[in-house]
Amino acid sequence: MKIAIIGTGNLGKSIAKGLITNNAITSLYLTKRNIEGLAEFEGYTNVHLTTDNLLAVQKSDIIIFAVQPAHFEGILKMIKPYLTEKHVLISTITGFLIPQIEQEIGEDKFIIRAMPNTAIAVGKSMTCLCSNTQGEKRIQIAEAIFNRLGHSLSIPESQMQAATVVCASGIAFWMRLIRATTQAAIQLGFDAKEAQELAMFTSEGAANLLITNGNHPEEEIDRVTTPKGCTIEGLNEMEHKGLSSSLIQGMVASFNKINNIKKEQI
Ligand SMILES: NC(=O)C1=CN([C@@H]2O[C@H](COP(=O)(O)OP(=O)(O)OC[C@H]3O[C@@H](n4cnc5c(N)ncnc54)[C@H](O)[C@@H]3O)[C@@H](O)[C@H]2O)C=CC1
Ligand SMILES: O=C(O)[C@@H]1CCC=N1
Repeated sequence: MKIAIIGTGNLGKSIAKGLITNNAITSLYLTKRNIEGLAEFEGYTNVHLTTDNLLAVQKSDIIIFAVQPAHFEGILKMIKPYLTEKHVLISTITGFLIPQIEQEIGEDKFIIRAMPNTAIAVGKSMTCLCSNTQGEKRIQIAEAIFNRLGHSLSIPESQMQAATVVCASGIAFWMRLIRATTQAAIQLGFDAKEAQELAMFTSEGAANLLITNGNHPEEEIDRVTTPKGCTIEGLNEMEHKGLSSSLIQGMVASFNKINNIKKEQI
């Protein structure tokens, strides 16, 4: 696959690492306004670093956009004359809707929105996908890319904002939970390195139980909570302090913020 990433910042670099590590490219063009920040990608024969978005578009079939929302419209206007029927366009831009993209470059283009997360760098992204009518004809290309780098789910565009919070921002939310459990483990007597090891692998085990068994979390919780035991004591104290409620309220606040992102950045 000949892929370009337009805007190789935090997410773009994560996608590039995933693509390179998983041998998912024939050629990869990475663009950034200042390519000094891309030194880690030097030395790969099939990876090209450039400030020239037009070159990257012309040399590639699949164009992944990973710029901040305020920069996207200008880039679409600039590349429009260079788009051909070969191009599949994949936008990871938060809050930028397919009709807005179509308005800039036309409804006849293959347009897909993808919402991956930074775990794509290690082949573990939960990525949600949707497309315009034309893009449905190429959605299997996006599924092939993102399934190789984790797990994908096709959803209606109306759910993309929620997917951004749950999956993309979700990495940050889970990191906080892992950090908090690490802090607790230190307080309970482990050194910092061991504490993080315990927190990381326990959270991985919890997720894998659900992925493998397909159970509801409460079923797995029931297996852990010995009557009158220490687990239920801890769980109930967490709920008295509002654990579930604060997570839900935080995610709803994150969801509401997306509506204002584009307006605020202009
Ligand atoms: N960071 C994340 O975990 C996720 C981000 N997103 C979305 O991905 C997009 C990028 O987010 P981040 O990577 O966090 O931002 P970032 O600021 O780290 O990366 C954006 C990159 O685009 C480059 N850029 C700006 N204008 C450019 C231009 N004209 N040509 C080429 N490159 C240009 C910047 O130099 C920067 O390196 C945003 O729209 C965000 O909503 C979506 C899912 C997850
Ligand atoms: O924080 C943000 O706005 C972007 C979108 C989801 C993850 N990072």
